[in-house]
Amino acid sequence: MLAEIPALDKTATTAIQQRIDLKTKPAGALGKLEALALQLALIQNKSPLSLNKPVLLIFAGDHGINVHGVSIAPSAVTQQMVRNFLTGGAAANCFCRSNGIELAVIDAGILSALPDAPGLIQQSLGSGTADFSQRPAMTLAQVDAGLALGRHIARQHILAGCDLLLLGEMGIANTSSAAALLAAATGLPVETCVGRGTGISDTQFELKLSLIKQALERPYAKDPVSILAEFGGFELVQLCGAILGAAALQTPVLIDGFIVSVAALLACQIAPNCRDYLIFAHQGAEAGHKAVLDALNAIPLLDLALRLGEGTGAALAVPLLRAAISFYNDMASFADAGVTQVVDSSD
Ligand SMILES: Cc1cc2ncn([C@H]3O[C@H](COP(=O)(O)O)[C@@H](O)[C@H]3O)c2cc1C
Ligand SMILES: O=C(O)c1cccnc1
Repeated sequence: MLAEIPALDKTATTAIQQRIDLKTKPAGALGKLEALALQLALIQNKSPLSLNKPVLLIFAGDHGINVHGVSIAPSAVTQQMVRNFLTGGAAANCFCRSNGIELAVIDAGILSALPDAPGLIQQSLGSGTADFSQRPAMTLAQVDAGLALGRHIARQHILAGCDLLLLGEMGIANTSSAAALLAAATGLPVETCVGRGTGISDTQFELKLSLIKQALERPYAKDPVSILAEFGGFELVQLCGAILGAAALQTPVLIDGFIVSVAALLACQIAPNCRDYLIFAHQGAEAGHKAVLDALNAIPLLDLALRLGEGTGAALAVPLLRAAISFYNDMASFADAGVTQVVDSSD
């Protein structure tokens, strides 16, 4: 899988930057949209740039650690929300509709399978993970299978025309898993990585913190695949696989909140070349989100104090990608418009 991810060819950087700088505006005046246009132009390597078929994949999985009550919700809510996605009633559905994004939902390993749910993509790795505070969440074979399944579904959508992959997740207690993964993958203090997720009480928060600390104290191998097996989730490994699969096909990936950002961190540890294909939609309110973005050297587009996941932040950022493409393709240059070129005189 690693050998397949090409490094992004950056030889056109100067030419692309010049095209941006010659547009009728002071240099740099479109801020983060300029960096976004540059990244998309490098990835697409064509003119005009296009965004025809953004697709949000929501991976769902359950977490054994929720036997301790580390979320405001019981694990049954994961599958209830899966049905909600399929019938169009969740926040992610609303933002996909308002922004012209296709949505597909994947059972990556929820507690009980939903064979009767039309449209649900069945790629379950099991009935939820084991309780990672006591033992590894899954086997290395499940990690390998999950990476391959995530890669497969991303490839399938990209080969069918998806030109921007948005990633989201649903999994009650998955902020516990993501926090443990972040601490294990970076060595950051657990306190920096653990947050309140769905909005748990002080008592639940203390329990969540102590369970995660306890888990991180047992010996484990520090490579990203072993870390995923120890503390991961079935949706998290498939998210990693999807990122690797999209990067292998040189397709940009729009990363959502804390959980998807942690999957991105692990994917980049597995295959550093995939970093260049990632766009970070937002920085949310979950405590560890800033830490994971910093570890990835990522500058997020939005800051809306979101703490929902599902891909909501990614869906909300799509209009900004369209705007970046639009100015890059269509904005007049100084020469086109007969405007005197302004030169930055700040230094
Ligand atoms: C009704 C409901 C809808 C959601 N949609 C996303 N999440 C979010 O909350 C969960 C993570 O937070 P924690 O670790 O505290 O459980 C994930 O399912 C995430 O997608 C939801 C949570 C709930 C309760
Ligand atoms: O940022 C996220 O992805 C997030 C935060 C809280 C709860 N669920 C998801």
